[in-house]
Amino acid sequence: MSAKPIEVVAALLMHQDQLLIARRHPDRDQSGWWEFPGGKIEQGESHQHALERELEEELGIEVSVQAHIATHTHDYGDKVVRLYGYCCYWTPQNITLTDSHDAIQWCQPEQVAMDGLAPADRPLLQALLNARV
Ligand SMILES: Nc1nc2c([nH]c(=O)n2[C@H]2C[C@H](O)[C@@H](COP(=O)(O)OP(=O)(O)OP(=O)(O)O)O2)c(=O)[nH]1
Repeated sequence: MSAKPIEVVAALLMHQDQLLIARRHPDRDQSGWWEFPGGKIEQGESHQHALERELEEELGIEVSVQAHIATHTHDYGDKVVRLYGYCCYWTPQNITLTDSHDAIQWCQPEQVAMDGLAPADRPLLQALLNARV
């Protein structure tokens, strides 16, 4: 692993035992993968603030950032991503898709298809599943 990792926060947003996943928009890097909504941490920004900002920008929702679930560093070959996953809650609100995602889905965590998830996200889902047993 040579390149400096891109620091990214991701929300494992739970509601009534369902987990939100979102599909990366066709116009973005890594399009078509399902992921946890979030994005790059800006210089000097806290993880909590970055997550709150990204979820507002990408989906138009306010979330409450809770426990850190796991951090995983993944080498995609052309870039290295360090993904910090946090459990988040919300009170249900309208989700507005922007140019970040073209679909969302609520699923039982056990039923999320690992091979459709962005590779960096799979250990985060596994950590969530382990924390629930
Ligand atoms: N948001 C997000 N990005 C992820 C996940 N898993 C994963 O490998 N990534 C990668 C994709 C991108 O290379 C990078 C995050 O970029 P991004 O495009 O979502 O972040 P951003 O919205 O702040 O950036 P930008 O569009 O302004 O460039 O991390 C994930 O679960 N959520």
